[in-house]
Amino acid sequence: MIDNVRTKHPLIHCITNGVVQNFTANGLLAIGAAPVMSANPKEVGEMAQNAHGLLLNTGTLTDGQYEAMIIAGRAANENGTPIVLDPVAVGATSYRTKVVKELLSEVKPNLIRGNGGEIGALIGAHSEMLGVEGKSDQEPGSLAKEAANVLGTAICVTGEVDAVSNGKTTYLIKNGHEWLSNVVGTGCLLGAILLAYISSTREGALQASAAALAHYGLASEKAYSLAMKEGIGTFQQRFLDALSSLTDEKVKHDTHIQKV
Ligand SMILES: Nc1ncnc2c1ncn2[C@@H]1O[C@H](COP(=O)(O)OP(=O)(O)OP(=O)(O)O)[C@@H](O)[C@H]1O
Ligand SMILES: Cc1ncsc1CCO
Repeated sequence: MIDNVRTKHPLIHCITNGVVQNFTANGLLAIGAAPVMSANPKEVGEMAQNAHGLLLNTGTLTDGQYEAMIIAGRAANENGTPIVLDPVAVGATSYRTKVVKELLSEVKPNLIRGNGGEIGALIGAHSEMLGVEGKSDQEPGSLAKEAANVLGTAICVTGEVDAVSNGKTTYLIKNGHEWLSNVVGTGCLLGAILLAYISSTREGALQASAAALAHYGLASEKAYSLAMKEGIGTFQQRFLDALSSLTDEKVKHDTHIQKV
């Protein structure tokens, strides 16, 4: 599936937060996708129509961005263009919770990605959110499965173990390194990379996401092995290098994916 992304070079239209724009664009380029950042309501409909995937990330949501998300989201849904929603910090304020629920009543995403706190907050399960950081006591596989059934779309829950579920089948991906938590926006970039995979394969959101999570987790393990003596600045650079250099064969051989 990595090869599909590199061959298709999908255009990923990102309406995302101001903190992670550069990292997201570079990470998409590293895996072979083409980023475009555009959040002006006057052009997003047209941009989304030309794109292979639309990312909606609520990290620093403004009223203008929200309007843009509705316009672009409707255009993408009409065209059958895949959408990933990253409801950053949903549950941290009542405004975010209200607005993300409203967004979900207007736009249908193919996948929602969040940490345990965010996905828990979306379905009203017990979870904790402090700013953009969140956690849930629920095991990620069961949370992803429950949320997929409640929300009627595939769900990816990230953390020490990542899970992706369509409500019936769930994959647990046990690759990754805790240093990812020390680099801002690794969850946000992951949302964009999940989308690049989904828009480059016919296998569907579940399989594509499992492959993307394996690629991402293994890239972080490789980066850590090369950067552990230096620190997280070097780790971030090695991570981008590893995203671009990993092969399908290496991912298939080294990944720890479990189907439950
Ligand atoms: N303790 C950990 N061990 C291994 N990998 C981790 C750990 N915590 C997070 N990750 C990985 O970090 C990446 C980002 O997931 P995380 O759940 O931290 O997202 P997030 O909280 O939404 O991040 P952000 O808001 O910074 O974008 C995922 O690839 C996840 O697997
Ligand atoms: C730190 C931060 N604040 C709003 S969005 C964002 C990026 C990581 O989620």
